[in-house]
Amino acid sequence: MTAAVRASSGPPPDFRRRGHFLRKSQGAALSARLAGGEVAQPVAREPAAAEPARESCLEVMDDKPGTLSENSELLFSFGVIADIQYADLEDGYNFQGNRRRYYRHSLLHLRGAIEHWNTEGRLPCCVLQLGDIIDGYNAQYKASEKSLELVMNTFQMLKVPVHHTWGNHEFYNFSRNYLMNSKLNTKFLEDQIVHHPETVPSEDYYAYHFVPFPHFRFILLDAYDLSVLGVDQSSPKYQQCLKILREHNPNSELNSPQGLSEPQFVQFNGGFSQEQLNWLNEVLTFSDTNQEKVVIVSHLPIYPEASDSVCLAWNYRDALAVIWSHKCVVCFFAGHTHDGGYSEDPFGVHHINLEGVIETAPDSQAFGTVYVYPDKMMLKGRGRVPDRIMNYKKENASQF
Ligand SMILES: Nc1ncnc2c1ncn2[C@@H]1O[C@H](COP(=O)(O)OP(=O)(O)O)[C@@H](O)[C@H]1O
Repeated sequence: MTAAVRASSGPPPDFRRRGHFLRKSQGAALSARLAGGEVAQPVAREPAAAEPARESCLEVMDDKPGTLSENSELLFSFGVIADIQYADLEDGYNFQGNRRRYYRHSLLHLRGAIEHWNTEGRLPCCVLQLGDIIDGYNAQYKASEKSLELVMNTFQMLKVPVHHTWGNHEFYNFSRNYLMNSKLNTKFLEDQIVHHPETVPSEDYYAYHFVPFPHFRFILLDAYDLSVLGVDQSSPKYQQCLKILREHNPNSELNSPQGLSEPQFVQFNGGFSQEQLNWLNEVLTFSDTNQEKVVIVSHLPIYPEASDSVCLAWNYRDALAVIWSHKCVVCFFAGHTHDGGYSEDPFGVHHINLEGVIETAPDSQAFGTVYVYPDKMMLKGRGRVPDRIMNYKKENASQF
């Protein structure tokens, strides 16, 4: 990687110039507050709602999304699923020992989800797989390739494309180089914006964007772009990332957040390079200009109100600063937490952490379909995934 590797608290140097919401001084003030660990409040404009409705779960969403929004036409839909973590193992527990993990049953959960999507009245345009597709235990049992093949064969039954995000368990099983050449690399599904070379992602990280429906752009981010996982330990990048991690985490066990003021600085997390954030900023600038709605996907969450702080991306504030300087982002989907979470941030971006398949009992389910309307997106959750309504920012609701 040639670009500077850092995990600072500040936004990228050039994004505010293109910003729609933050004047430079306001952006600096916001960044300074965030650096102190404070969750940002609206700076340059009114929040989307006076009191953002946290946990605005809708228990009453019915099974026929076409009837949900009578005045509004369903444009398209997409599926979401997270943390399958398949392994051919007996049930186990998470590190704390308080959440059961159903390693074998996770494959049956995936099959159930695929059967559901395949039989929806109107097929979703695609499925977003939010990372951790097989569990790290596979590496210990030398079963990584076999387990991946089994899960990928299951995904073959899906009638629509699947976009794969990479999480920490991908890197417990495989090197980044291996992943780049594997079926988990779905970058071939990317969209290229002609005449805007700055929106072409670098090969140094695994990120891309695509347009499944006119005026809706989806962006997959690489939350392990800065990481000690999956990187050759003799490389300069590994040394740089280890330095960042050690600067924030003095524990001898780097997976332990014990005593940390910024508990996200653990080995099982990672972050976004400045290079990737600059690229994200360019794509969002294009989307703003062209009045697109944007959905962002990453294995790691970036909004503290929607997530356990131990699960956040190292430099989540940098990613938030970029996103908040644009008007186009509707929602940010992440996995990793397994417990799930939701919050609408003060800039009207909906942060959804999807419940993990791996910690879902056999008699339940964990996936969802998002129905996209001209004025909102509606997540219809299955099993332990709650329904959510994600209204677009008011000043940005458009006609399609
Ligand atoms: N508090 C902790 N202290 C030390 N190691 C931990 C802690 N939490 C997790 N780990 C280790 O970090 C790795 C990732 O944790 P895991 O729970 O498997 O992640 P995930 O939630 O992505 O499945 C495992 O090797 C686990 O043992």
